[in-house]
Amino acid sequence: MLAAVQKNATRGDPRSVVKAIDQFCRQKEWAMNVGDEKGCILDSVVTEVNPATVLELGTYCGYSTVRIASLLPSNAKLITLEFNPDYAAIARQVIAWAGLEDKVQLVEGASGDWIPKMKEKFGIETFDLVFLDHWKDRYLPDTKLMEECGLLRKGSILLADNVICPGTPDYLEYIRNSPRYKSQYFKSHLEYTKVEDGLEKSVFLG
Ligand SMILES: C[C@H](C[C@H]1O[C@@H](n2cnc3c(N)ncnc32)[C@H](O)[C@@H]1O)NC(=O)c1cc(-c2ccc(F)cc2)cc(O)c1O
Ligand SMILES: [Mg+2]
Repeated sequence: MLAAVQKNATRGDPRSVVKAIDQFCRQKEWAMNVGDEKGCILDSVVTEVNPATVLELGTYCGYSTVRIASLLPSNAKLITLEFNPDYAAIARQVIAWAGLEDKVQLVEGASGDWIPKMKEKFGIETFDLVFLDHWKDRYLPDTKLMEECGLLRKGSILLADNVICPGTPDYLEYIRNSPRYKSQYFKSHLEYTKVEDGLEKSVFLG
């Protein structure tokens, strides 16, 4: 995938990096990026929220990191957590090829360990937008952890990938029934396939 980016994408041009990865995943080898179809929904939410602070859980190879960072205002900050060092190493190079290193802080480690340290380590008060795309059984515990750490403010947006496939039933049950959130489901398909999947967008009501 990285070779395809370096061969087919223009340095400093995030859209060409996104296009090169999508082309590779459609023509050569499936990979678990959010993909082009759900990626458009992600883009519209990022544009609507226009966040100053973003947290991404599960960087993988940096595809959604590049999509998000390319839409952020100049002073905005995106912190992305990835605990697999091999994926993190690839993601760093993908983000660099897109020329987005200044907007992105890739942190290697587990979300459960790093969420409690966001304030002290990165001077983050609250996140305007959180993109959940890591282990599907971590969405709920990490959301509760973010609440407990005071990282969500009235109006913070949670956007969760894969709520249908592979599925995050406990997260959906919680977030759709909690009086502290207002949720909306965006029906789509699993990246590069015809299988149903979707994104769940939830506003924290405080
Ligand atoms: C979980 C992965 C994404 C990445 O998340 C990192 N990660 C994990 N837990 C943590 C943590 N606690 N902290 C930090 N990073 C963390 C990991 O190392 C992966 O690189 N994503 C998926 O598994 C995923 C899978 C599918 C999928 C769908 C149908 C199939 F038949 C097969 C696979 C689709 C998707 O769209 C995904 O997103
Ligand atoms: Mg995903």
